[in-house]
Amino acid sequence: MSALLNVNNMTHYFGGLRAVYDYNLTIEPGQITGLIGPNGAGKTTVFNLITGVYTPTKGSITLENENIKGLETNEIAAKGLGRTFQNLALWRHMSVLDHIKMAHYSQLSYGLIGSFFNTRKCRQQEARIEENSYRLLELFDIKQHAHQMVTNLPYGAQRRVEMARAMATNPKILFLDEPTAGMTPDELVQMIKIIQQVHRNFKIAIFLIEHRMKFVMELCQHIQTLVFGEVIAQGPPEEIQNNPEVIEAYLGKEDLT
Ligand SMILES: Nc1ncnc2c1ncn2[C@@H]1O[C@H](COP(=O)(O)OP(=O)(O)OP(=O)(O)O)[C@@H](O)[C@H]1O
Repeated sequence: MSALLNVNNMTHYFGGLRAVYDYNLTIEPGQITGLIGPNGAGKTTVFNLITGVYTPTKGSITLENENIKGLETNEIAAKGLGRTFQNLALWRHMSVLDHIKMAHYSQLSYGLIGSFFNTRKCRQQEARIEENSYRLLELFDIKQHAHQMVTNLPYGAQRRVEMARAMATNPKILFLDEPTAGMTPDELVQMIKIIQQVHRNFKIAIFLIEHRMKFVMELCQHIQTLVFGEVIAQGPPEEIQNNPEVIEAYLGKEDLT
């Protein structure tokens, strides 16, 4: 089985600041990988470099053996990389259902003329989008909010809208930047269940940044620890949890159990 995502020797400088250094990552299809590390370690920068927000100073990035370094974010998304953001990136005045439907439109094939003449193909695709959108709303437990503006939803539900929208683009790999940020303990437990279900249903690979250790340890098969832009440890959860360097990096900040 060849790797889905490969990052080799990726380094990035912001002016004189070395944010990421000699970073390597391999994600197999269907694998859940976690990226942990103290504040300012470079985790979001790693996401931004792979998803095309920034182009790395050095290194290579391939998705299914195809180069994606230097491509625009939308081109990388179209190749099958979906993502959510640390600070929610939702449209304030759009309903939950419309968020999910809009994401589907990036994959439509009937074009403007087809939609103007309301062709049969166009109607069929619209019906499929509607059906698929409701299926996602159900999976992410936001169907009851379908016609509400996203800003009227509790924070945890807004995070689920963002994730459902990312899944509507039918990605091969999903990047989640702190999916439980700002969530209550109950919402956290619900989010673990939803991600497990999404992973089971879609057999999708997931790469996530997370501060809450319970979440990372329970979900991930492989974990990388980043400190000052460098990976100091990686391996399965039980190994990472007992790694003295990881414990030291988190000392006094997190309970690793
Ligand atoms: N656009 C930018 N320009 C300059 N410096 C940046 C930029 N983005 C991030 N940095 C710096 O790069 C370093 C890594 O930041 P990054 O946000 O990737 O860390 P992080 O591990 O995601 O932190 P947190 O857990 O707090 O979100 C920090 O020193 C940050 O100040």
